[in-house]
Amino acid sequence: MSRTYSRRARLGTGLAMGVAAQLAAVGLLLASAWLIVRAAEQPPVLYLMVAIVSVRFFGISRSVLRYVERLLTHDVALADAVEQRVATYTDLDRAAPAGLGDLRRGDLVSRVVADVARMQDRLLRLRIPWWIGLAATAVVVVVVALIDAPSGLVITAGVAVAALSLRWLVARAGSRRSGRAEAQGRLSAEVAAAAVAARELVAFGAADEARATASTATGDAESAQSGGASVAGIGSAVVLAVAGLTVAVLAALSGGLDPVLVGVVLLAPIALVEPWDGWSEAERLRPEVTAAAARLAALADLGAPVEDPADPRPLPDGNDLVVEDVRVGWDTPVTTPISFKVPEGAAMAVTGPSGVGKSTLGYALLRLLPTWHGTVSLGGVPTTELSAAEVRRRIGYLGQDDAVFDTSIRENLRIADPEADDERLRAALASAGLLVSVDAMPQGLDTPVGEHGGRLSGGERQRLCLARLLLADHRVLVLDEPTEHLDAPTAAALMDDVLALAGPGGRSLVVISHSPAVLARFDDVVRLSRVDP
Ligand SMILES: Nc1ncnc2c1ncn2[C@@H]1O[C@H](COP(=O)(O)OP(=O)(O)OP(=O)(O)O)[C@@H](O)[C@H]1O
Repeated sequence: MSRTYSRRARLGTGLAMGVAAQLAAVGLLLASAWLIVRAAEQPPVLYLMVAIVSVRFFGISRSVLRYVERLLTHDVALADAVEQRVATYTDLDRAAPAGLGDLRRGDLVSRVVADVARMQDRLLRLRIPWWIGLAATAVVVVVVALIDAPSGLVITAGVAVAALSLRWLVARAGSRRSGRAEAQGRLSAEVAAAAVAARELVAFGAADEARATASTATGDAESAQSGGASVAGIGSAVVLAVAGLTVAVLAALSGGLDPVLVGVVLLAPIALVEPWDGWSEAERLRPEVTAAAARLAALADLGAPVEDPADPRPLPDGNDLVVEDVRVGWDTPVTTPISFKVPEGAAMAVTGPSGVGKSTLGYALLRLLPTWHGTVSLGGVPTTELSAAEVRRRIGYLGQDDAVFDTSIRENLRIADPEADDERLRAALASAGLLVSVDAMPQGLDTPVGEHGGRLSGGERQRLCLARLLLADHRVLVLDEPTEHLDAPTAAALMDDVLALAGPGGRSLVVISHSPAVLARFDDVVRLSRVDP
């Protein structure tokens, strides 16, 4: 409540300061005009003192007021951006990994970075210029109307024409040339894809094609950018044309006015060019801000692949995993019904032909994906009655290609438990069979692992991911092809360490594999078979 109030208070004060700054700018111009015209009549200098002081006052106060306005409104906009960014991450967190659908990595980065930044413009460069401009313009119109009512009417007409033509003309021209965000997103996606696959593209001689695609995307982004510049040009032309026309009409009607006031009245539309420029810029940005809002809303609409029950039951004490008649798949069920039991501390293997749905079953056990049929229970409670996040506290997953971050071994491990001290990290590394290698590295736990763990061997990378999994203290581990890409002796050594994790008081293991050497280590092997087409 108090945060909302303070946001409103800061925004309100910022707007008031902005209006005052705009009026100071108008006052500066009009007082200068009055001073110049009156000085031409060579009155005693004392007559001019008020105007001279006013010019100084408006000149200084304008800068101070504008500074305070920027400080307050940017503060509010930055706080909004933080909230927006958190909301965007929450949307992604809810939908990932099963629900991100066709979104590409680069496009996603562009949404999270550029679109969220664009949303700050909605307040700072779209709404605030309109609000401040309207308030300042209204004051100028009233002042001019008090000096001379017909001139007030002419300026009112000028303001209406400027506002309406900017709102429709510039916004329309802008939306025809919009698509900058999409073009930028496509460019980011192409560059990210090319950077990730650079080695393969070069090896298969496809680099030229990738370069051509990136260059087309660059061209699209550039033409979207220059489209934006031409819209800005249209806006400036509209503002100058309307201001000039208003001055011309006022000049034609100013015959009966005191010559000193003529200068003031004629300069009033010129003083309004600054707020109108703000409106023009706002309308140029409107399509981009609207597009960014729509792209972020699309993330919010992704929805969770697995809904939590309205009133989740508490996690049971037991860890027996029971799978009964379960069918899994992404768009349709791909497996025949599967049933198996993994009592606490037991180890079993799951196998089957490629594409049969082994990894998909792993996702379903962790409630990352829903099942199509049957029940998965943990400690006697169906996992559909538990919160998915709680299920994932108890059941952990080691994938075929888990993310290894470009930082030290210590920081890679601490993702699982930011509080873990070196003793716990070393214990996890020992259980995963990596401690001896880490101790042999000159920097030990501080050794940088490189991008995607590129400075580690395949076996070390897999053991690092296993150590991270052990640190999270799950009671059931689903290991998806843990020995993939490893040579036979390394694979056998890793399996020794993996199997040592099970047993009374230990963790339960579900090892997904199609390797005969791995399967030979298990008494209990479940074979998945594909559903008949
Ligand atoms: N993200 C996804 N979106 C849609 N369908 C998917 C997705 N990932 C996998 N599939 C499909 O689900 C089916 C099962 O895939 P899954 O990866 O579970 O097979 P798998 O048995 O683990 O194969 P492998 O042994 O080759 O890893 C396949 O037909 C695959 O095309």
